[in-house]
Amino acid sequence: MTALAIDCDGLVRIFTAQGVEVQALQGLELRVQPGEMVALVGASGSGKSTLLGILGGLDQPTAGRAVVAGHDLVTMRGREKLEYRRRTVGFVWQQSAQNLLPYLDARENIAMAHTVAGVVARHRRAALAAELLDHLGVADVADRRPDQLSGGQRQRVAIAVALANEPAVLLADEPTGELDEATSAEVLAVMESVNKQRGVTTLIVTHDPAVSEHVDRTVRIRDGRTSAETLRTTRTDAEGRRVRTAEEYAVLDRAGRMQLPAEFVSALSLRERVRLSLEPDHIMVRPDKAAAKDEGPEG
Ligand SMILES: Nc1ncnc2c1ncn2[C@@H]1O[C@H](COP(=O)(O)OP(=O)(O)OP(=O)(O)O)[C@@H](O)[C@H]1O
Repeated sequence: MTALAIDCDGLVRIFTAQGVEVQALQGLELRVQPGEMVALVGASGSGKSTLLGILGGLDQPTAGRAVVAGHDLVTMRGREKLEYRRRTVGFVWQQSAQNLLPYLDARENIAMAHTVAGVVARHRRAALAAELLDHLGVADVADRRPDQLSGGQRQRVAIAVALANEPAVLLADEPTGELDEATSAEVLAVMESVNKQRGVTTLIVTHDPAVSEHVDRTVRIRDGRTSAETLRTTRTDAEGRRVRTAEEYAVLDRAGRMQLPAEFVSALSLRERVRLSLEPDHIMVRPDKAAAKDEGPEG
């Protein structure tokens, strides 16, 4: 069995601000296979950026397990963390100003990433930069500075810079957040192509519904926990058309806990406790009779 690219188990991150504790992650589970491309979605404040910060080695979890490409992020400190950020992960942020140095052109931005990290052998750097710019479709604007590029081109260059050190994992926080619909679709398509051809494991935090066309798995976070997943498969029908099928799953943690979808809970007015029964091939979840009676017309 191959080791997972990302393995989070019972991940907890508590922030304390002015004496108040905020549980941003409350026992999050996430397992991503090497080479997979996964979208991470969830309401504002559900913990997505907190998770990316931990996976990127920018923040430290409070408890639990987080292992990325064999590196344990819970125990990792100082020098090792710096090396991890340089070698193992690449980051693409929503704001292009965070991704690129404004006074360098696209090619020089990649060269700078090479120089700072010192990961790729000198003799390979120029060829790798040219290959990345070509793969990302921005070879023709390699000598332009960020302010001379369109928003879509800037994000393509940002992806090339994030890949400069050939990371095992690419983390992207709302990479299409500032782009129009058509440009977003192009950037997501190029990310899919990079993922497939270069085999880099990719995790994208996004609110962009178009991402579903480009990933086979979407993980939903609710209140600091992974609550549901959508798995998609693609097949070709009898007329040769591409047909995408999506199936929804609830996430079960190692202790057997799961979150019921909010709409299921409200549809049957479930609260406090439910009745479970094991059937030969499924589990039945029913409202608590006593609670239902309390709410009935006779009270
Ligand atoms: N440095 C911090 N100090 C205190 N609380 C924080 C800090 N960072 C995040 N939080 C809190 O943790 C929770 C999760 O925040 P996070 O930014 O991870 O959510 P998110 O899902 O990325 O939201 P959005 O989609 O709006 O970016 C929120 O309640 C947020 O206010």
